[in-house]
Amino acid sequence: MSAASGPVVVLVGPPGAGKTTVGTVIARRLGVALRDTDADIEAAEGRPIPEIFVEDGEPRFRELERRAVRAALTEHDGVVSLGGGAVLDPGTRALLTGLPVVFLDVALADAIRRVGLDTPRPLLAVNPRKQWRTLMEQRRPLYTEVARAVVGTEGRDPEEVAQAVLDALELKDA
Ligand SMILES: Nc1ncnc2c1ncn2[C@@H]1O[C@H](COP(=O)(O)OP(=O)(O)O)[C@@H](O)[C@H]1O
Ligand SMILES: O=C(O)C1=C[C@@H](OP(=O)(O)O)[C@@H](O)[C@H](O)C1
Ligand SMILES: [Mg+2]
Repeated sequence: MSAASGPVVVLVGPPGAGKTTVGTVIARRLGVALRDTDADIEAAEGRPIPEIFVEDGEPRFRELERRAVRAALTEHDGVVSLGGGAVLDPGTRALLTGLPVVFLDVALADAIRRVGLDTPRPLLAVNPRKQWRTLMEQRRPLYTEVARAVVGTEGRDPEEVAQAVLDALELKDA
């Protein structure tokens, strides 16, 4: 069997940007599989992310995440959606060098509206607006640093965002 040639699309961005949702759409359109590192961590640990945060703390989650991201980026030829905090790790950022990384951008109001509809994110459990703003202040430069392209998600549904990502990377549907 030949070695993996690397992911065709890697999505980064804050919680609520749509990485998991848009990654699913892009994978379907390209006829490849999606690896979502949060799902990989939950499968490996046999428990949901909020439980990992509560039982073991964020540093342990980041350690599991570092491993999951490294595995996904080195083993997987399809689409990879990262967790919002994955770029905090310098080793992960180094691994992203030269890969087709797209930063899905979103404004505060939309992100909060979207995550309110979704599964719990421990970092946004208390005062989500303030927390989201703080984490975005810290991370925006990191998302920008690792990304080959930035795609805005405001006023676009997931299909439209997926199309914008494909256009930005000059990829065509399968
Ligand atoms: N472009 C979009 N427009 C409207 N809702 C969206 C969009 N992208 C994602 N969502 C919704 O927002 C929520 C969070 O999306 P998700 O893909 O989990 O984001 P992320 O993985 O970046 O945190 C989900 O309920 C999803 O259906
Ligand atoms: O921003 C973060 O630090 C996190 C984002 C989450 O993933 P999404 O960005 O897919 O919501 C998940 O990895 C965990 O709750 C921590
Ligand atoms: Mg996600």
